[in-house]
Formats: sequence, structure tokens, C-alpha cells
Amino acid sequence: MQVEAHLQKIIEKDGKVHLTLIDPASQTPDRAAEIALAAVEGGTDAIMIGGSTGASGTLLDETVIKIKENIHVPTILFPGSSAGLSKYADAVFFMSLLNSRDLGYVITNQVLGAPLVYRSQIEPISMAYLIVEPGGTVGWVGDAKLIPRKKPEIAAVYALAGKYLGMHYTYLEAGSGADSPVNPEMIGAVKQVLGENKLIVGGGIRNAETAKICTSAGADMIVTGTVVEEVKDVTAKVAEIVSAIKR
Ligand SMILES: CC(C)=CCC/C(C)=C/CC/C(C)=C/CC/C(C)=C/COP(=O)(O)OP(=O)(O)O
Ligand SMILES: O=P(O)(O)OC[C@@H](O)CO
Ligand SMILES: [Mg+2]
Repeated sequence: MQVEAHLQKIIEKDGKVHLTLIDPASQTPDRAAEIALAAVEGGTDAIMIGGSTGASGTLLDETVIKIKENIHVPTILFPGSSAGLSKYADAVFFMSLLNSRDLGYVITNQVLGAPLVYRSQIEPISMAYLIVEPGGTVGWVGDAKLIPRKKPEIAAVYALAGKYLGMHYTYLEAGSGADSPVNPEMIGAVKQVLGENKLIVGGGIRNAETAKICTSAGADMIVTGTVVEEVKDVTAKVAEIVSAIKR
């Protein structure tokens, strides 16, 4: 499956893409597979698999395998380090945390992980990863020089640099569980410089209303993680968000 081309087709057809993030460290592989199935029944387009801490090794492999047994939408790794790779996934967001102070997150983990991607069938999708205030756990782990919420122009110049470096996707991240997502002014400023390049927004999106604000401002794809881990009826929650963003 060519995942990037597949997501492009969904954008052409539905306007927007919904991604569900599952953290292998948050539940058993069997439960992860149940959540993934429920999310697909709610209309999610792909399952992202990763976490800042503890998403590696056998637990990661088993989680990917179980999820793939249950569903047919793409599985995309969202690695916190080179240890967040699994040969069983369809694709990986091959990302550089452009606003990190730590070279490890800018390039070293990518160098260490590249041979595994080369040897496997995993499709790399190049991505500029940008962390905005408050940034949460991932901002701390990634030693990010957090982009101030009220400075959309800083996010835009990072995004432009990422685009000129050849990255296809840009991810604006407020941090998992953020009180509110990246604001629409910043999303709009970034999408304006990106043009046809794809913009993902995640962190703090919990309902149809905030999801719609993000996509109306210019996000091509939105990610929900925490809310899917917390609600009882995953299918209903995902369906609520999906119906708000798709045409
Ligand atoms: C491409 C390769 C091989 C590695 C990339 C390495 C980079 C750039 C990592 C960026 C920094 C980082 C720690 C990212 C983690 C991304 C992630 C999976 C975050 C979200 O996980 P959640 O489960 O939502 O949140 P918690 O971390 O709070 O659990
Ligand atoms: O957990 P939430 O707040 O949905 O955030 C998802 C993702 O952007 C985290 O990397
Ligand atoms: Mg987590």
C-alpha cells in the first residue's frame, strides 16, 4: 500500500483526513486493536502508532501486529526515537523535530533508524515536526524551543524551511492532552506558506467543534489521541469528529 498517495486521494475525495493516535504504552496490544477497530468504524483514515516514552520493542511490534489483524486502513509509525520503528507497520512519519535544541531529535535518531527503514517495506513519509506551547511531555522529552502560541510567524518560517528542505508534511503539535489546540491564526499562517504541502495538526483536539476550527483554518489532517484513549464509545467520538471535518 502506498500510504502517502492513499492519504492524498482521501484529501481529494473528502477534503480532510482524520488520524487516530494509539500509544502502545497505554494499553495491551489486544485493547489497542479493539480501539483501532472502533476508530475505523467511526471513520478514521489511518492509525498512528507511537508515544514519547515506552513505545518500543516487543510491545510495539505486538501492538502493530494486532492492530493490522483487525483493520485494513494504513498503520503509520509516529516514533519518539529510532526505537519507535517496527518492520510490521505500513509507513513511518520520518520526522525531524526542527525546533529541538537536541541534535538527537533533529538528525541522530533518523540516522540510526534509516537502515531499518531501508531493509524493510516501511514507507517513509518526510515530515517537519514543530512543537508549539504548551508542548506537553513531547516538548520536554524532545527538548523543544517551544514556539510561542501568539507568534504564528515563527511557526510559518519553520514550516517554510522544512518545505525548502524537501519535507512533504508539516506537523503542528501542541502536545498530547493540551488544554487547547494550536490556534487558527497559526494554522492559517503555516498553511499559507505550505501551499499544496500537507499540514497535520494535533494536541488537545477533543470534539467536533475544535476539530472543525483547525481544518477550517487550513489543517489538511487532524490527529486525536488522548480523547480516544479516554472515552467509552470510541466509534461515536471518532464519528462525531470525522463528520465535522469531512465534506
Ligand atoms: C524518524 C525517526 C526514526 C525518529 C524521529 C525522532 C523524533 C524526531 C522524535 C520527536 C520527539 C518525540 C519524543 C516524539 C514523540 C512523538 C509522539 C509519539 C508523541 C505523542 O505521544 P502521546 O502518547 O500522544 O503522548 P505522551 O508522550 O504524552 O504519551
Ligand atoms: O493526545 P492528543 O491531545 O489528542 O494529541 C495527539 C497528538 O498530537 C500528540 O502527539
Ligand atoms: Mg501517550
